[in-house]
Amino acid sequence: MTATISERLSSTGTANALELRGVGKMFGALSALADIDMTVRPGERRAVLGSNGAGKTTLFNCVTGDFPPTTGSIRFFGEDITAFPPHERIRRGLRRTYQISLLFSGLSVLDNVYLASCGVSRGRFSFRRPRRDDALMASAENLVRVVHMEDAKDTIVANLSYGQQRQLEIAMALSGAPRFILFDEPAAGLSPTERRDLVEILTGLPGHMGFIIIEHDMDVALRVAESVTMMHNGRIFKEGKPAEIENDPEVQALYLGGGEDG
Ligand SMILES: Nc1ncnc2c1ncn2[C@@H]1O[C@H](COP(=O)(O)OP(=O)(O)OP(=O)(O)O)[C@@H](O)[C@H]1O
Repeated sequence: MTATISERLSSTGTANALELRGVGKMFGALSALADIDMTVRPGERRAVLGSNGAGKTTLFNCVTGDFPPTTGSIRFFGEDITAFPPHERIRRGLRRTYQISLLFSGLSVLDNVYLASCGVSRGRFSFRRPRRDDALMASAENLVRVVHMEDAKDTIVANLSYGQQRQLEIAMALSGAPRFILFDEPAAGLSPTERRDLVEILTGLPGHMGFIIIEHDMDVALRVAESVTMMHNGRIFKEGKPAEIENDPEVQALYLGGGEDG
């Protein structure tokens, strides 16, 4: 049997970051996902590509628990989380970003990140005004730097550009030292300069912090990922390293050579 990309990349016997076995999702009679087997190692950076409606966001929703799968099982660092509600998955170090912004538009950049840090730090939330020596505030300041927004840290979110808002979402997803992050089309709507910045931010994340990125921009996806899963019609169509996927004739015919159906 041909080894999967993760088996080929795997070097240790430790628990995988993510293990999906036979995952499927039905919406009424529509099979949005079927028979998904996927293994992602700790620290691995994986791109999930595929045309509109391929099932990419549904896959994320199954992993986060926003929409639990209809069939199959999901393990996160060895633990079966299939039936866990989203907050239990967050507590275990899973984060995601959404295609739609979920920011407090009347608050500053720093306050948004601070509140996100409070939200994932159990028992620490308080309505008191944070002191500057607060550990969570220090962590929020650091995350603002990680996403290259130190110059805008006091800017009210409503006054940020769209690209800056997407960068801020990444900072919020990084709060509470996650073990694994799901990025849902972070480059959508960004300018070429902002895309380059995004690639720098993602490639600069700590090595132990694995992620899956859904991305239509192949240039961004293939630059930040070490492995790629192509999806089509709710199923895995192909897995490989970026160069293998880029040069695969079937992939080219379906997605790169003008044969897109979405
Ligand atoms: N909540 C829902 N209710 C009903 N059908 C849904 C729901 N969410 C997704 N679907 C359907 O499931 C299929 C997969 O959708 P999904 O959003 O996962 O695709 P995608 O690959 O993320 O597409 P895109 O690139 O456009 O975001 C589509 O046919 C979609 O219409």
